[in-house]
Amino acid sequence: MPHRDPPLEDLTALSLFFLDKFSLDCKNIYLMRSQGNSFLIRVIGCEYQNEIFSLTQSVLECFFSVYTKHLVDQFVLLIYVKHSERWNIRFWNCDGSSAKACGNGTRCAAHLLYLLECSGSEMVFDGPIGELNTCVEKGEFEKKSCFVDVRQGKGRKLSLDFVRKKISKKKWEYFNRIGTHIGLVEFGNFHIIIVVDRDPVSCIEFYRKHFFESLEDCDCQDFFNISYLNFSSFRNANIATWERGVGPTPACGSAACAALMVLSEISPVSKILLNFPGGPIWVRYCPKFGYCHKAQSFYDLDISIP
Ligand SMILES: N[C@@H](CCC[C@H](N)C(=O)O)C(=O)O
Repeated sequence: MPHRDPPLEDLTALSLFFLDKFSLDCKNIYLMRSQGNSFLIRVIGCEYQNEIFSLTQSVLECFFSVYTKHLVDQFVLLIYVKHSERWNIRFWNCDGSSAKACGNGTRCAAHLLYLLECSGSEMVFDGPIGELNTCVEKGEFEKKSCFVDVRQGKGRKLSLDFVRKKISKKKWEYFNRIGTHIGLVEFGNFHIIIVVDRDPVSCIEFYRKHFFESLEDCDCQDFFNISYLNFSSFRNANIATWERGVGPTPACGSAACAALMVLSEISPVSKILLNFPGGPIWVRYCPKFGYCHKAQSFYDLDISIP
């Protein structure tokens, strides 16, 4: 499902003025999509930064009450802190586990605030592991579809020993059997990138059948995001990702950054177009912001909180 027609529902406008003066809690949850990835996004306000930490349970209950009707990959909470006048962003996977980063979720969040006229095209979020910069580049259909660039940061490469200690022997052997090159990268969340010479989507199917659903394999809990990457040239590649806390996912922004970082171990490549099952993501390295990825984001629905 790479592209969708822009929806026609009316969007309830929310301004910073509204959030600041009349209510600290917007009464809607927004459904947004990017390259097939879907997100429920809630916007709230807080007086002080430390209040963010006491929100978790009520926020998750609210997300799950909407999730029963609108299945998504992640939940995203946007918190405007009045005292500092800054936007904070927090992510959860749909199994309720928290995520330290979410590239496509950040893209949709920036688009939403732009659409709601709570921000201009450039945006800085305080994320779980530091600042996330975004730039909304182009708006279509009354801004309901935009290209958004997310600056995900520098990330870091980690030793594969860490993977070997965390996963079963069977899984480790499988990765080494099919991988012509393997790398582990951290962008807040951990990504194993396995370069393969076959269709990445079929690798995800194999993984699901033999490692996730198989009772023989004792290492069933999700810890890593796992991407299979097949490239015919260093200009574009096919990729499919198994997302921690979600399963097979149509696309993943942070995996795109991790893939470029691992590919640069093989060749001096600094940008590439990655074709996910849900659509393309352009990823590049820039010295100022580190790994940046650009793709389209769509506003879908405005849901009243039950
Ligand atoms: N799809 C996301 C990654 C979300 C986080 C991941 N599931 C985790 O928990 O590590 C992206 O676009 O980056």
